[in-house]
Amino acid sequence: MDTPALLAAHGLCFSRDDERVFGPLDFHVDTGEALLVQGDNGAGKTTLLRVLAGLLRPSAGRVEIDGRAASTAERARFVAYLGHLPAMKPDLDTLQNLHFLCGLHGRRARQMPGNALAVVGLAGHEDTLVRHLSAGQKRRLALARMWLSPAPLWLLDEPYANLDLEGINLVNRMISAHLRGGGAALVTTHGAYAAPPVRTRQLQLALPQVAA
Ligand SMILES: Nc1ncnc2c1ncn2[C@@H]1O[C@H](COP(=O)(O)OP(=O)(O)OP(=O)(O)O)[C@@H](O)[C@H]1O
Repeated sequence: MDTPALLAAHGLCFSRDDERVFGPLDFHVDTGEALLVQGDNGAGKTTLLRVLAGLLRPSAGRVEIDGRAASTAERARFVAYLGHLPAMKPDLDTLQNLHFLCGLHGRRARQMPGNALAVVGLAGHEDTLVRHLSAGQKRRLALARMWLSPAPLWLLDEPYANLDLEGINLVNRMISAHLRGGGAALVTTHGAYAAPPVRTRQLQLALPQVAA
């Protein structure tokens, strides 16, 4: 029997005030794969990731994890979400933020906040308040949080935003390592960015047609 996909969406739609944002979409992603979600500004990439993270309720369709429907709580344990905003407490330092988030969501075996900061190039910034970090450093801190997460599915919304070339390579190395460790990732891009050098599927979202 075929192994079920790590994550599968069937007929997934999202509408706001009866206006379709995306869908119906059918796609899946397996262990060791990345799904690149591409589309123009406003095509619904962030909305799709928020639906998959359980932050928004789909208008129709279903999401399965390992071949079965999952509750919102199960979904929350299964995914780690990197959004546009850093989701960190600005008046705590970087290390305090990571310890707090590990307490909330758990932690990957053998990974500690201090070494996650080193992985993302923030060694020496352990005592820096988040509000004093640059945009790229905040992004790196958010990536450290992903690195520590025990969740197998990463939902990465524009992970390359605000990063220098070394940061872009860092994202690709992190995604590759996560996939080699048995994880999977959904990555939104506008199509112009570097894509991770891993086994990749593509999902193209289109803007809704406007009646003439
Ligand atoms: N909170 C909201 N309330 C109302 N409309 C929203 C909200 N968030 C997004 N939208 C609308 O939903 C549509 C899809 O937005 P979304 O952010 O998912 O697009 P995107 O593909 O991620 O865009 P971008 O590439 O610019 O980040 C857009 O038309 C946007 O205006």
